[in-house]
Amino acid sequence: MSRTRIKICGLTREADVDAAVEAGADAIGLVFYAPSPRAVTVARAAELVRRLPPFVTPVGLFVNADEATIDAALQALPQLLLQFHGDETPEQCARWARPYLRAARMAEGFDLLDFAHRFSSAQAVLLDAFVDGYGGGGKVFDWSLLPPSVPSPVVLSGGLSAANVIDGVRKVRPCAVDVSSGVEVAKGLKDADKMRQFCDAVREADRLIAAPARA
Ligand SMILES: O=C(O)c1ccccc1NCC(=O)[C@H](O)[C@H](O)COP(=O)(O)O
Repeated sequence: MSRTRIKICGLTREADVDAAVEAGADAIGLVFYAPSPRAVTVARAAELVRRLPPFVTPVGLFVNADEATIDAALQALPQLLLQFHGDETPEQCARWARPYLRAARMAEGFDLLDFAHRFSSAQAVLLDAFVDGYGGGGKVFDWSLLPPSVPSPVVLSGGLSAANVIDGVRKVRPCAVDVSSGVEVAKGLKDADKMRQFCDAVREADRLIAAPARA
């Protein structure tokens, strides 16, 4: 089985980008949503992305953005993987004809199977907790709400930290995990130790899955 990929979202500082890469992140998320305390401009995002070595993916997060906003981000940063975190339709997400992640806001009664079918063109469905303000709320959703299988790769997010990510990876078996609040000292300001502990915990989860305890 392949390792669980790691995305660290909501970076705003060069030092945090360097520390995320050093910790072992596979992707960093840049929030292009002005109301967020983690929002960055396209120019700022370009400065941060310049720090990335090859094979670490920058992800651009949008919430109900207009086409011009996404066009501007892609013009400056054509390597962005898109993440749609609002109320975007499948047609809107597919408009750029490029890989994208689609966030599902998990709550009781939410039909994830229907959602995954509607967004079958997504590279993965990102499972986040339903919060006011669309995301990045540091809230864990009830993982038992998940159906036994989902017809798309899933990224687990919502209130993850080094303390709960091993459990989350073992229970949900996502292709990747995504964290923001759980590795912060304040919104938008990451902590190098927390990022390292988080990545180490994901590696530990992978080891435990690969070598289950003998019965
Ligand atoms: O980070 C934000 O402020 C934000 C605003 C609006 C939509 C999404 C947002 N963030 C999403 C993420 O950071 C992650 O994809 C995910 O939700 C994990 O967040 P957290 O629960 O804080 O770990």
